[in-house]
Amino acid sequence: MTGATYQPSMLDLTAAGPSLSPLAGRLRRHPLSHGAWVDHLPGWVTGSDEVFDVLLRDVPWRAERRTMYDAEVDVPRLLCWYAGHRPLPHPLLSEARAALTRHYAPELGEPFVTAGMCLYRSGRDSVAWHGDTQGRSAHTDTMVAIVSFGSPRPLLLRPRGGGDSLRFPLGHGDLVVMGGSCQRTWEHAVPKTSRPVGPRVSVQFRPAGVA
Ligand SMILES: O=C(O)CCC(=O)C(=O)O
Ligand SMILES: [Fe+2]
Repeated sequence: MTGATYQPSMLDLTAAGPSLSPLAGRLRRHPLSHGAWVDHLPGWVTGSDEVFDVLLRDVPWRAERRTMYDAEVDVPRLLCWYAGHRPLPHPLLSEARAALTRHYAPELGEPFVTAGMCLYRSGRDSVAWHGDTQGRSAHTDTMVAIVSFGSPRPLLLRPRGGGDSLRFPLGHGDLVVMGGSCQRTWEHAVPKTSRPVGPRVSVQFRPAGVA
């Protein structure tokens, strides 16, 4: 190959890989009560198949057990936590984190740092009603940005004091951002379903000290 000049081929052009669309002007904000809000952008990532395949294959997914009233039970999803210094499994995810940090900088005032990942293997996997209230999110406004890959599942939100729940469909390549007081004044869940659904991976970006 010495002396050969590099010529892009058709193959290179079609193998451009996954990409992100712009955020500005395309995110739709849903103001909720008590200073909470949700931003939603379906189809943020294009070419998500490749990212999804890499996530399924390369993330060291772990089953966890949790104590619930005296009994040890399986957490109904697989998990993996990426601290800020740990390389993410696909470069698109690093791009996504940087794009979110740039877009939200004026409002958030700090970068998105960690990436929590969940694998819902089927409709039997779920996350129960909760707020991400470990750390600073227990008492201050913050943001949690979720990028979803694979089979669509709905993210439900309801106010802590009681009230109707909202439903955001999260499909392949979609973005949802929970902001303001959302983690402490509202709860969110991904319910089980008896419908036949394939696997879904959720990637949650959070600022340092928020979980
Ligand atoms: O599946 C999701 O996108 C939500 C996950 C979630 O709420 C969490 O891990 O705190
Ligand atoms: Fe959560």
